[in-house]
Amino acid sequence: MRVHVVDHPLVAHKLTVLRDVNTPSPNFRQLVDELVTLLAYEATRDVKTEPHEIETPVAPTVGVRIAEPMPLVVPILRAGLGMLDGLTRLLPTAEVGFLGMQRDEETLEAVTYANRLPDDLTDRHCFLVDPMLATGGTLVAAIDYLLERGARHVTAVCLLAAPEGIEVLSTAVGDRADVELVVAAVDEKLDENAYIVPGLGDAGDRLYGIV
Ligand SMILES: O=P(O)(O)OC[C@H]1O[C@H](OP(=O)(O)OP(=O)(O)O)[C@H](O)[C@@H]1O
Ligand SMILES: O=c1cc[nH]c(=O)[nH]1
Ligand SMILES: [Mg+2]
Repeated sequence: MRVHVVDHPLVAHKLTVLRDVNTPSPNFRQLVDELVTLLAYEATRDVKTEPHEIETPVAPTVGVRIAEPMPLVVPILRAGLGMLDGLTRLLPTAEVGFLGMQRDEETLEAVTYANRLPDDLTDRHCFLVDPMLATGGTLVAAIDYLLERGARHVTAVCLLAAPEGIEVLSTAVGDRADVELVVAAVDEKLDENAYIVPGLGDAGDRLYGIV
């Protein structure tokens, strides 16, 4: 698995404001959206393109366009929903699938409560979006759903990752597929409740409130 930590002053600045416990929900949502747009630029570097003939007002020329089949973007609800618009803004022709997954607070296992994915993902470049990669359980299960349907090229876009989760994900993926993790920062560790340290707290709660 390839890991790409996006090293950019705007990303670092926005991430610091995002982490701040005093940043209220509306600003948090706005910052997540801005950060995803910055990460999306890096995450879409290896999107497949094909030659495309056009005529400018001056002359015919051959440019490029994103090749079929269109990429699929999959936010992992709830928190991943806050990252969807930022990615589709750069990839407006992408299709969107949905996974609803929640980490059981006791067992830390990912429980799936919604799954709307196309049946056949052969040759589709899939983008999974979820702000937090903690133990890795959620992302491993999400990638398994994609690989079961034939996907072999997956880019996971996260804001923060714990080293423990990256290790788990990398081992789980092995050489089954070409998987890249694009992340704004890799933090220190997980705490005793499997929260990322220093992290930003519960991303879903900070985006949408405590439910
Ligand atoms: O790597 P893991 O240990 O599996 O944890 C990461 C998951 O936890 C959070 O979701 P959560 O379960 O809190 O659901 P929510 O988005 O509804 O808040 C986060 O958005 C990831 O999906
Ligand atoms: O730190 C963490 C870990 C899992 N989920 C979150 O939202 N935050
Ligand atoms: Mg949550």
